[in-house]
Amino acid sequence: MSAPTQQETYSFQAEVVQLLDLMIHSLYSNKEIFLRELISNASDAIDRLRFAQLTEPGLDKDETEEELRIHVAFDKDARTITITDNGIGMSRQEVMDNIGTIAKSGTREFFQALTGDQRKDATLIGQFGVGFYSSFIVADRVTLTTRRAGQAAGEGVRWESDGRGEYALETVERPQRGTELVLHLREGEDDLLNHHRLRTIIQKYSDHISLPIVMPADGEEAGEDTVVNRGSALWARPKSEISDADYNEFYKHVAHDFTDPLAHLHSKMEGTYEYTLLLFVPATAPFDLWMPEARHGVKLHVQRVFIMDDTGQLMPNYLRFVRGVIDSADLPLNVSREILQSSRVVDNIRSSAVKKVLRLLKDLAEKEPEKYATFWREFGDVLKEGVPEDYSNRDEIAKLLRFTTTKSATDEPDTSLGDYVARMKEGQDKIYYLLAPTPAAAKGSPHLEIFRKKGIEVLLLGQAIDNWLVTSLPDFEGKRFQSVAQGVSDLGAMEDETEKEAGEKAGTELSGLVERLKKALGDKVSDVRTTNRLTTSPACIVADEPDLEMNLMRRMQGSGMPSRPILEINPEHTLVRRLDREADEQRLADWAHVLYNQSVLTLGARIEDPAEFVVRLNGLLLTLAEETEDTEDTEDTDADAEE
Ligand SMILES: Nc1ncnc2c1ncn2[C@@H]1O[C@H](COP(=O)(O)OP(=O)(O)OP(=O)(O)O)[C@@H](O)[C@H]1O
Repeated sequence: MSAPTQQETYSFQAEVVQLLDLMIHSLYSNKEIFLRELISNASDAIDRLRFAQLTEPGLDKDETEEELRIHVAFDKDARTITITDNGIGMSRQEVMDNIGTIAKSGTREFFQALTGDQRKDATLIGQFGVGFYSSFIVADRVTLTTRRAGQAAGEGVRWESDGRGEYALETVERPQRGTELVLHLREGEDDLLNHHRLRTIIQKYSDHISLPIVMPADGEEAGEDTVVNRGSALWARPKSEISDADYNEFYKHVAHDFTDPLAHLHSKMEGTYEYTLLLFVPATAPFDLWMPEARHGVKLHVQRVFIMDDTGQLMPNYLRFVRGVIDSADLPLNVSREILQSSRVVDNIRSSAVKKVLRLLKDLAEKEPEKYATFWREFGDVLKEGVPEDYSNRDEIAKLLRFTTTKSATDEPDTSLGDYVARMKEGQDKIYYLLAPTPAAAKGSPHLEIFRKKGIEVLLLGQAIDNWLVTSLPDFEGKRFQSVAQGVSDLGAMEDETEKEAGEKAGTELSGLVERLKKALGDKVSDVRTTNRLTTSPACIVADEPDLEMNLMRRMQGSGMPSRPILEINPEHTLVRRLDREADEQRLADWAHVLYNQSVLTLGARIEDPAEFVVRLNGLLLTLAEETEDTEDTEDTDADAEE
C-alpha cells in the first residue's frame, strides 16, 4: 500500500485549455449534455470492468457481488453534483494520460477546422467528442477521485482542477474501486440542484444506458436509492417500445457523436445463429475517417456484455463509418480477438450485417435522396473502396455509387450508374468516363469534345480511388467501362458511315504530317495519329489501350502521364491543316512540341521542360507577328502606291 503523497500540480496540454474555453462558450446553450457525457463515461467504465472480470476472474472479487450501477446525487448546501460509478476506475498514470490531455487522432485537424463561428464550432466540438471536459460547462471546479480495479485501497487518486490550465494530483485512500466525480457548480447553475431536473435530464439523454442509474430518493439525501432509467439494453427491447429519440440518444452514446444519425437498422436474427444488430449511419464523418488507425465503430457484445470494439472483424474497412452494437448469443463470453478472426459465427454475422447495411443505404437512396446525398458527401469515397474489396457484394455497392457527369447541373455527384444506363444513347454500349484531377480540368478536357457534340454522357471521375474503382468494376449491367482518353476513339454504332469514311480519308491525307510529327517528337510519344474525337482542339494525348494506369494520383499532384502517350491530332483543325503545309522542318518541330505540351497541360499533368516550351512558343508567336507586320507593310505600300 503506498502512502498518500503530497499534492502535485501539473499543466494541461495547451490544446485542452483551448478546447475547454471553446467548449464552455459554444455548448453553454446546450449545457445539460454534461450529464449525458459523464454518465456515458461511467457506463463505458463499467462495461470495461465487466470484460476485465471475465478475463481476470479474481479482479476485485469481494466487490463483484455488488450491483454495477451509476449513482447521481446532489448537495444543495455544498452546491455540488456527484456522479459515481463502480467501474474499472483509473490508475494514477491513466488519470494523467486521459484527463488533462487529448490523446486522440485527428486533434490537429480538429483545431484547424475550427472557424470561430460559435454555432459551427459547437458541431465540430460535438463531433470531436467533449466527454469529461463537458463538466466545466456547469462547474468551476471538478474533483475526480478514482481507484483502478485490482489496485490496493491506498492507490486511489484525486485529481482536481478549475479548468483554467492546471490540475492537482494526489494519491489518496479509496476503499471502493471506480470513479467519483464532484462538480462544484458555477454561480447561477443552482437550477441543476433539483431532483426533478436531474432526473428529467437523465431520462431524456440516458434512458438507453443498460445499467441502472440511481438517485437518492427525492427530498431526503440519506433515503433509499431509486433507479431512474429503464436500465435494460436498448437493442434487446422490442422495436415497438423504442422511439426515434431513444435511438438517437443511444447513437450519440455509442458513437460519441453530437449529431443525430442519418439512418439506423435494428434487427434480431434467430436461426442457426442468434444475434441482434443495432447499426447506425452517421450524418457526419469523424475526424479520423482517413487516418490509417481510423476507429471502427461497432461494439461487440455477448449476451449484453460489452466485449470489445471492432477492429475489422465485424465490419469491413469500407463500412468503417458504421456505428452501433452487435450482440451475439452464440459466442463465448471470454472470446478473444484470435477466436473472432477464425469464427464461423462471426463470419456469418458479418456477412449478414454487411448485406443489411447495404440494403439500408439502398433504401435511403430510394426513399430519402437528400439524406443519401449527405451520406454520399461524407462517406461516398469510403464506400467506393468496397468495389475492389468486396467481390461478393460488388454489384450491390455499384448500384450505390454516385457520380458527377457531363449532364450534372453542379459538381455534386448526383448520377447513379443505373441513371446513366437509362439515359444511354441509342447504339451506345459502353459507360464512358474521364479521369481528371479537378472538375475544371474535367470540364475543359478536349477528350470530351466528340461526346459533347453527340450528346453522349460521360462520368467525370476526380478522386484518387476512382482509378482503382473503374479498373476493378469491369462492367455494370453488362455495359463495359471505357475511358474517353484511352485507346482509339470508338463510338461504335453511334458513328455513321460518312463520319467513318471522312476519318479514314483524313488519316490518309495527313499520313505525311503524322510521320513528320513522330520524327520531331521522338520518344516523347509512342505514336501520333489522326482522330475524330476532337472538334475544337487541335490535339490531345491519350493512353495506349493496354495502359490502364493513367495515374490520377500523380496528376492530382501536377505530374503523371500515361506511360505510353499517344498524340492525336484533329484533321479538321485549321492549325493542323496549316502545319501540313509547313515546309520548314525546324518550325514544324517547334509546332509539334507546342501541340504536345498544350495537350499535356489539358490532361492536368505537368510539362517536362516549361522553359523550352515558352521559348518555342514565343519563337512561333514572333514569326507570326513578323508575318503579320510584313503583310501590313505590304498593304501600306500598296495603299501608298494607290494614293
Ligand atoms: N468514469 C470513468 N472511469 C474510468 N475511466 C474514465 C472515466 N471517465 C473518463 N475515463 C477515461 O478518460 C478517457 C477520456 O475521457 P473523455 O470523456 O475525455 O473522452 P472519451 O470518453 O474517450 O471520448 P469522448 O470525448 O468522445 O467522450 C476515457 O477514454 C477513459 O479512459
